[in-house]
Amino acid sequence: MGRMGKRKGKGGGKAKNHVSGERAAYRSFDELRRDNESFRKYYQAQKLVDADEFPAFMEAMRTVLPTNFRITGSRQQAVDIREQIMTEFVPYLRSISIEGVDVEPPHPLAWYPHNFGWQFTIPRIALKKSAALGKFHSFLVTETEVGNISRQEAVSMVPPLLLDVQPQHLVLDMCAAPGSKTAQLVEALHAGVAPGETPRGLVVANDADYKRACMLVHQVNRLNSPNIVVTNHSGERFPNIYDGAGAGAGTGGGRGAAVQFDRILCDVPCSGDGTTRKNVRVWEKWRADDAHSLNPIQTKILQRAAYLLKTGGRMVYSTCSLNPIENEAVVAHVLSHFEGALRLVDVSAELPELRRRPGLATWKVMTRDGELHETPASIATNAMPRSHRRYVDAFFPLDRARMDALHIERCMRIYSHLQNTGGFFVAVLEKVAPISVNEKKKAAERAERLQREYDELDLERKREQGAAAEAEAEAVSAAEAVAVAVAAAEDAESGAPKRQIETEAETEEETGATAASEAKRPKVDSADNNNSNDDDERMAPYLPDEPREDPALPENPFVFLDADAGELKNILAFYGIGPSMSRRGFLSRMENSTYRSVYHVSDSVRRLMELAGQRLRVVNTGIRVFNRNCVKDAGCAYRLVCEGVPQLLPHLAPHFVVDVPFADLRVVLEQINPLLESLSAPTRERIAAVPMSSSIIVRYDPAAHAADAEQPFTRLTAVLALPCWRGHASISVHMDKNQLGSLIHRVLGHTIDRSSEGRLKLANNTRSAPQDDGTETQDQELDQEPDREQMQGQDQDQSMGQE
Ligand SMILES: C[S@@+](CC[C@H](N)C(=O)[O-])C[C@H]1O[C@@H](n2cnc3c(N)ncnc32)[C@H](O)[C@@H]1O
Repeated sequence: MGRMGKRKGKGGGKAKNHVSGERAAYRSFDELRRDNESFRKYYQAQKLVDADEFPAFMEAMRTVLPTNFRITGSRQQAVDIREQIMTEFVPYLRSISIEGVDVEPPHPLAWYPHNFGWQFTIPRIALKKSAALGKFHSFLVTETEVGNISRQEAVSMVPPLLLDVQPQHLVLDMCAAPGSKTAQLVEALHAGVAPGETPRGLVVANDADYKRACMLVHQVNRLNSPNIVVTNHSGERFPNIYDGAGAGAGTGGGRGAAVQFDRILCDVPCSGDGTTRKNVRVWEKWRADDAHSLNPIQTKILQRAAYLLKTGGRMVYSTCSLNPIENEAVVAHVLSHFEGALRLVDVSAELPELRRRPGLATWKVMTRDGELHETPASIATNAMPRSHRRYVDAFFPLDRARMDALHIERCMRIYSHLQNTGGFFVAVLEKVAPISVNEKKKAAERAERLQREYDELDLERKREQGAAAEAEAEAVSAAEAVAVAVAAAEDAESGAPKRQIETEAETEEETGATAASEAKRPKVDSADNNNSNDDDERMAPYLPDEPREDPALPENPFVFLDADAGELKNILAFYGIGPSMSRRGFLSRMENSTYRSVYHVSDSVRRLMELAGQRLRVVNTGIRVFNRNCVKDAGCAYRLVCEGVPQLLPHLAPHFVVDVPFADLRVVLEQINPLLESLSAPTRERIAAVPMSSSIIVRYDPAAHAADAEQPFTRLTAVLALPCWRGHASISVHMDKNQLGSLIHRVLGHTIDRSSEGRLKLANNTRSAPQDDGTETQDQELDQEPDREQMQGQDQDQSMGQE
């Protein structure tokens, strides 16, 4: 769907007629016309491509999009999944044909690093219905569910790749839900650190829509990263967080320098008209002025990002729209607004195999009546609603010299016919100078002066109605624009602007953020209220007109726990977790002074949360590492949680980690609650060292067992670590059934339907109690945390691949 619109119910729902307000009759996707005259007229006029290329451009936008996916997760586990696809599925699919037609197997996207991005053209219906393709289909479904692969449009994978995230970076994803790009950012953060190490940076995944922020929680929890915070703010009002040098740090009162981010992704809400291949209804709904409503918010989000970006930092602005009003117009006006403090980065040498076209320097604006305009002056008053007219100047390009000076061609346009993808726009920006109050003041004065001059000339022109006056007006504003462009170009190119530059902190002092001047500032929404005190906000022309009441978040807030006191002290002592694991990172949502689960975050996340205090609306953070047990005679009141195992593994007392040969791994995977006596003697011995009724980890290291006679089905490189329950006489795996199914398939090469037997057993065991056969199992349902599960939509027990 177009990303601005509301999601329809199943079957597409009934579209409302824009004019009459009546509901249009339902039409299936196949019946929908894949064309729109205004769309064609508009984009033909924009000269996106040469006239003789335009039919191919349009034709590609009408065809069904191939399926794309990305292999996700830790680098080592991703390698194993890639191997499985290459050695099992590609040869198999290459060998079959359906109704006489050869199946085209999936292939890696040429430009995606490490062959982790894939594409295939088998229609979804064939995948579902053909028995021959069923195995591949169920592989895709299961691996998507457990988070080992992520279905993602190919072009949507581009922005995070160009952001160049490093492990030490503070990264902000402004409009993050549903989170496919966030996942890439988090993977990049972790890719640069050694196995078992926690990166120094973090990713803040933000979305203005609370429900969508909850979708994000589900997505990011699959990533097993303690370095993520999910927040719920309007991007344009994302709060300032101060480094807390002043009094009242963490309560919103602390000042000092504002925390700035090294990398920011602005994948903004847009009309989505580059997605016609996937969202057929875009054809019937498309209107040129959709972009007019979106341009202001897109601009505000990018402007706010500019403030939040460190000098020297990089940000990416992207949309899945082709409309220059949502793309180059936003980028050009924001660049111009900040007068050389931002510059477009030349990324022509990055991802060389990705075909793209340069950004547009000129375009026209189409009004609702279908007329195309080259200047705001030619738009009649009644041709555009007042809400759009307020922003009309920002819909048009700056003059040509200015656009060239900004290097607008460095923006990246991706069209469907170039590489069989959707349409996309990406701009990579760098902040080369601080954005100080003084600079903004100057910009505001200049804008005011230009506006005054423009108005005077306009008036004069209207009065004289003569060509001579018009020529003079153009000459004056062009001369002014050239002067501005030259100055900005000099600044940007030198990297050391000639005008005076203050640091943000200096600026604050210089301008004297007095109580009196602060009092005059407009109010902003309550949750972000502290913003109204921010000096770098004072001159910003985009503060919201309407105050917004942010409802309180429905969940209990996170509270950091003292590792040296109370229940947590006992848990850490039981599992032998020492100071090698950051003791400052444990937190929980308190319920009547007790907690059900313990989470763990990186030091970077803890610091950010402490500095932010109540300013940040944190929807979720951390990896769940311990869950309260329901087993009465358990050695510890809390058990290990699957998703937390990678985090805990390096820090657990060694006897909790039982290394097994492949034959024992097979027993644990294939059998439900196998008796200890079915395992090898050395494994039994190791298990005997663990207290009864306790969590343990069963670990299989393929490198350590390379010489074993029995081997996994596919070549494994990642170490597997399975959280298990050590009963009196048996052992059972504690993993979500999809995770387990995926692992069994990868390791053993077949699937096992454990559901009926497993459910029966679980149903008969509300407590961990000896069975008739002497085995025992764990009531998994009681281990779940309702509010969190509800939020995430499914059990969060995670894959156990280790690097
Ligand atoms: C294009 S989608 C983002 C897709 C996402 N980056 C991904 O790759 O999965 C745009 C998102 O922006 C959110 N959004 C809309 N207005 C916003 C605002 N003012 N500030 C922040 N997010 C906003 C929407 O809820 C939506 O989830």
